[in-house]
Amino acid sequence: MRSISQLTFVTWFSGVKKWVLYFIPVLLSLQIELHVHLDGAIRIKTIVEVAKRRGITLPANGEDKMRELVIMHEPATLTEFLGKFKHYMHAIAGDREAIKRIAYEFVETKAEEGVMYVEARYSPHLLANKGVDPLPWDQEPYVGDITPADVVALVNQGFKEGEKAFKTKVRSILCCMRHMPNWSMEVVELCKKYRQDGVVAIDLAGDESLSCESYPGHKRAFEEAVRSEVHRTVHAGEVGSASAVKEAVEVLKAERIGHGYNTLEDQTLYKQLLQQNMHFEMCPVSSTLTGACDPDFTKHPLITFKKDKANYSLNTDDPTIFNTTLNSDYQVVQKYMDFTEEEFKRLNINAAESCFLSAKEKKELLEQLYEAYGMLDKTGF
Ligand SMILES: O=c1[nH]cnc2c1ncn2[C@H]1C[C@H](O)[C@@H](CO)O1
Repeated sequence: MRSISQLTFVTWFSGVKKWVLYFIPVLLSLQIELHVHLDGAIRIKTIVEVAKRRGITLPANGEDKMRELVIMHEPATLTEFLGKFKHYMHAIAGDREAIKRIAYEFVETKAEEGVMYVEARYSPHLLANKGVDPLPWDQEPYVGDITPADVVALVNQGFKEGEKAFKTKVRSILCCMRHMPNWSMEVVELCKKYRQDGVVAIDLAGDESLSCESYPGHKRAFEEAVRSEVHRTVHAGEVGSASAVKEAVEVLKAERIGHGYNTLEDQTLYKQLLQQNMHFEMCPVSSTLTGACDPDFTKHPLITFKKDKANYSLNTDDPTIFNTTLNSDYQVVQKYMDFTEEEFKRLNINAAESCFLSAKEKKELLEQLYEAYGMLDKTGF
């Protein structure tokens, strides 16, 4: 069992930016992670190596300079954050070897972090170079041969091999993108096609200022997901208002909410979701760097969710861009929000209860967790 972990990152505390070197005991050696973007978790080393092999120019030379460009150092906006992907996605998209490699390495990284089960999400369209309109990342038209379906098959292969090698269980969630409603029907069809091959749910990601009332493509895709019993999670209430959360629950029939911090703006909705035991995928470090939440962690909405014993998980979101590991997020909440070992156990049990595995696999996962946490009495929470 890992007991001490070293972490260096920047905190913004009471408006003061400080480099802090932490040596904090990590309270749990086995965690569940439900909200992490595969394309936000690519190793910079891999980006640089793949670009070199493919003869693709990156906006900065070498690993150090790329790291400097891609990593967010200051709280900004969601839009600025989403712009970071433009620095490197063109190097990975449309390359079979690279797509499989990022999936395989992702599992290795999560295993090193002590994650026992992870649901990784990505947009198949943003990694393809054929059969996507418009082609992402200014890729050359007519030369590609990797469709969104090929992307899913490649990621599945990488995950399967990674799972075998590193023993961390991994499943995928396929993302619709807010600004691309014409992709969404294909996303749900891919969820159906690959449901026996590791794909467990559909998501809606991207810029939340674009409501799905004005983009009916998403609504149609999520209706099909309900009809076909594809699980659903939606990014909502991250930088958008509580009404985005309401829309996610009522219109898109989301079973989990990605982020959801601004749910607290609407106390009636919040209480209703508490009562329904809605799961919130919380990403503490991400929420300050994207400008979703106040950078002072002692004012974070998560504190209210914790006080109310809500159903939530802790997640990294985009560890490459935030320069974090899952332990970073655990350490932040431990240091600034008084999280205890008991709360870490409770939230991980909730994460396992709310994951999108089949009932049988979920039961096995829960049993493993109870055993790992030494919880003989399973009714304690
Ligand atoms: O935190 C986020 N909010 C909204 N969209 C996000 C976030 N992190 C990543 N994304 C987007 C950018 C990725 O390319 C896409 C699919 O993983 O999802």
